[in-house]
Amino acid sequence: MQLFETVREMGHEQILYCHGKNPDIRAIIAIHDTSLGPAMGATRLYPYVNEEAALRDALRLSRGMTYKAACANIPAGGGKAVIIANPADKTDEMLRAYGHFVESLKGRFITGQDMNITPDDVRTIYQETKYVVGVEEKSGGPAPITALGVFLGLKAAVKFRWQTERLDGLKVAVQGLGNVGSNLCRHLHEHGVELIVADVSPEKTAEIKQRFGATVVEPDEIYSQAVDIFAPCAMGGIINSQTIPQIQAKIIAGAANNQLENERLHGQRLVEKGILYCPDYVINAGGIINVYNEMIGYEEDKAFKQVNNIYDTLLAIFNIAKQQSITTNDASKRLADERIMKARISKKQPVAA
Ligand SMILES: NC(=O)C1=CN([C@@H]2O[C@H](COP(=O)(O)OP(=O)(O)OC[C@H]3O[C@@H](n4cnc5c(N)ncnc54)[C@H](O)[C@@H]3O)[C@@H](O)[C@H]2O)C=CC1
Ligand SMILES: O=C(O)CCC(=O)C(=O)O
Repeated sequence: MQLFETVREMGHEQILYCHGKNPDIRAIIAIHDTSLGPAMGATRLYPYVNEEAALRDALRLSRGMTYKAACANIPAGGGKAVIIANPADKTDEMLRAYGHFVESLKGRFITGQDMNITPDDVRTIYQETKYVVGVEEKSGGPAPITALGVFLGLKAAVKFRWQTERLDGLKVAVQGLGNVGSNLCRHLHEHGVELIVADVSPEKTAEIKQRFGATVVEPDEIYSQAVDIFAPCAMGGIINSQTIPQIQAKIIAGAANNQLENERLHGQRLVEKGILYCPDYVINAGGIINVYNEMIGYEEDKAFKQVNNIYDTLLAIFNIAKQQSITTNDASKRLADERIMKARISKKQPVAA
C-alpha cells in the first residue's frame, strides 16, 4: 500500500503507529477528519492476518466515524484505533501502554470500546488517559443504545419498504451475537420477530437459542437464509461479490461497521438486486451519540431523543436515494459531506482538506 497516496485519497489527517517492546504492543490510531470536532472512535483489538489488514481496517473505520458523526449531527470528527493482538494475549499492561499513546494526543482522539475490548478494559485504559468514553460510572458501554438505534433503523427500513410499523411475523437473520447483536435480538424477539442466528461462539448461539427461541445456523449459512431482513452485527466487508448472490433478504439493517466490501460496486449491486441497504454509519450511530453525550455531561433523555432521530434520518436518506436514483450509501455520504463542508467554511478551513 502506498501510504501517503492512500491517506490523501481517503482524506486522513494523521496516522499514529504505537509500538512498545515491554509490554509488547502494536496499535494504529487513525484520525480521519476533525472539521466537526475532536476525532471520536472506539478501539478494536483483533488478531489481524497482517499489518496491512490492520491499517486498512483502521483507515476505513475512522473514515466511517467521520460520516457517522456528521449524519448524526454530532460535533465530533472521525477516528478509530486498532490493537493488533490475539484476545487471549491481552494484558492490563498492554492496555495501559495503549492508554499512554491516547493521552499523548491530548484530546485530539477520544476512544471507547469496540470488538474484543470489554468495559473492564476501558476502565484499565482510563487509568492512563481521561480521553476515554463509555466508562461504566458515566454512561456505561454503548452497545445497548447502539442496538436500540439499529432496531429503530430497521423499523424505518420496514416502513419504507413495506409501509408498515409492525414487525411481528417477520424473519430476521442476525450475524454476530456479541454486545450489540444480542441486544438487537432481544428487541426483535419482544416485537414478535422470528430469529435465525449465527456466531462463531457456540456459547453465544446456545444462549440466544435458549432466551429467544432462535434457530441457529452455521456462520457461513447465515447469508442464504430465507428471511426478510439480514442484520450483520460482527465484522465488516461481509457484503461482497461472494455473499450478495446468496442473500435472499430484502433489507440489510445491522450494526457492523464497513459492511460493504466495496462501497460503490456492492452498494450498486444491492440496488440491482432490489435490496434496501441501511448505511452502517447511519444505523449504528447510537454508540457515538451516547458517548458524545457522556463527554458533554450525560443526560439520558437527551441521548435517547437523539438516538430516536436515526429513524427519521434513515427515512430521509431512503427518499433522497429514491428521488435521485443513487444508492443509499451515496445519499448518506452526500449528507455527511454537506455538513463537513459547512463546518470547514465557517472555520475558514480549506473545503477540500
Ligand atoms: N459496540 C458498539 O456500541 C458499536 C459496535 N459497532 C460495530 O458492531 C459490530 C459488533 O460490535 P459488538 O457487538 O460491540 O462486538 P462484539 O465483539 O461484542 O461481538 C461480535 C460478535 O461477532 C461474532 N463473530 C465474529 N466473527 C463472526 C463470524 N464470522 N460469523 C458470525 N459471528 C462472528 C463474535 O463471536 C462476537 O460474538 C462491530 O462491527 C462493531 O464495530 C458499531 C457501532 C457501535
Ligand atoms: O464508542 C465510541 O467511542 C464511539 C462509537 C464507535 O466507535 C462506533 O460507532 O464504531
